[in-house]
Amino acid sequence: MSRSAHPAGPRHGDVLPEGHYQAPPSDLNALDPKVWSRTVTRGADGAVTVGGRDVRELAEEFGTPAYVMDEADFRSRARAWRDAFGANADVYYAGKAFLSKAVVRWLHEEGLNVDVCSSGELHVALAAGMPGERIALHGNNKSVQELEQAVKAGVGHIVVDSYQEIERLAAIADAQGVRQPVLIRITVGVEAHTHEFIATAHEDQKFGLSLSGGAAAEAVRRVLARPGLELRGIHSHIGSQIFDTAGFEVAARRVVGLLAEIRDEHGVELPEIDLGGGLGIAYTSEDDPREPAEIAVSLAEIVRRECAAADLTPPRLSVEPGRAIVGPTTFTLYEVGTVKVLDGLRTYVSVDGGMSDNIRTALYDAEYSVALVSRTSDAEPMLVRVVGKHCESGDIVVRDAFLPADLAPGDLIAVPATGAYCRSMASNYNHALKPPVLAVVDGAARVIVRRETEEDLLRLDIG
Ligand SMILES: Cc1ncc(COP(=O)(O)O)c(C=O)c1O
Ligand SMILES: N[C@@H](CCCC[NH3+])C(=O)O
Repeated sequence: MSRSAHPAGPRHGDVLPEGHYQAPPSDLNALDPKVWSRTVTRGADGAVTVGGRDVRELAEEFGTPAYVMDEADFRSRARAWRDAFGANADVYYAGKAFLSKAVVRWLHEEGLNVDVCSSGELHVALAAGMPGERIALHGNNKSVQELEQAVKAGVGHIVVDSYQEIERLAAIADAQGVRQPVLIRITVGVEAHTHEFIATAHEDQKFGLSLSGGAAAEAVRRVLARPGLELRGIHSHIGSQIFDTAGFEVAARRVVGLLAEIRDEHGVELPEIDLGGGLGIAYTSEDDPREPAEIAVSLAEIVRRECAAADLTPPRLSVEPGRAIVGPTTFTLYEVGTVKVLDGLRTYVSVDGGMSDNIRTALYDAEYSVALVSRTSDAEPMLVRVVGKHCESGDIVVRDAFLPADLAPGDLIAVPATGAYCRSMASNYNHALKPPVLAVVDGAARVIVRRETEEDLLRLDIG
């Protein structure tokens, strides 16, 4: 993930610590709207409010750490995606980014569908009332049981990912006496410009069937040969946290190319293509994400052009944004516990959470921003590393950031853009209790996922 080297600015100690960081912001109290959700602002006394609620009250009432989600922001981003793609497309929110019953209800109300990749996610989507036909199931190794549940729930489509799965799913559809709509996930051979662990369209990886190697065309033959499967279209997902639209464009072109080959070989025009998710968001002021409307226009145009060139009727388009909808809606609220100054080395700010509520920094070297939110400060900026409370020196939340030099235990700080892949990838390392998710809107806050308790831990430990 991008890093800018900019060795400048005040710090504790005489020697500049190793690392890469941005210059200190001109105003440490400012909240960059690129990285904070839309209703976040500072109140008259300097404390941050979200959805009309003061973070100090939220901390008092619900405790810290907590994921604080701006419901109006979530709904407006969901609507922006739906409106950008319009009536000729479907937007499937990628549930892996963050899924809860409240979120599924909001998506339902805003006219979006849901993509799930496990029976757990399927269960939550159904429990929240999402109709089966508005759910898509993904995964490179879905179990027989997961496939059976999905077919039984009448999911709109299942994205098949291997020859073996085609056989398994066909047998299940036959046994249940249904014809299951499927898409085939292909790898289009795009090297997406993102972290290696979250790029998914190059050849050497576990997802999909290779377009260039012929596995995709063979999967098409096998699906068409199974009467229990209805081949609806082709799926491609090139990776995640991508800013450059070129990869999506190449993918669109290659997917349409395959549709033309299928028409030529089998005489069928498939009615759908799904170009996956992956649009990047701003984690720091340096990031410059694309708007959904921009993506929608360019994808629709490429599909239209390529289809015209191949004499195909343009298929219905689907996309699967996760991070771009939920990521910016949420910040994690922490209380500062310890400020440790290692003279000449670095200043560590320890908070009451850490890698158990945000593994992305440790896993992907992800960058985040941070701000003092319980008050403003006129103190000098100090370069810090925000760390958690876990028994692990890699337990880093924000690698390099500036906070005011008068930061003290008891202050509240918040890390924005933690709505995606933080709660959903949270762990119980050191028997940490996973934080709650609070939804705040119009001056009201409510818990949509409660904090874990020690009883929750003991309930699983049967002695
Ligand atoms: C198949 C598929 N669709 C959609 C997504 C959502 O990606 P993102 O949250 O980056 O939009 C993912 C995750 O990368 C995925 O694997
Ligand atoms: N979990 C990853 C993205 C992977 C998305 C699913 N294929 C992240 O936090 O960025």
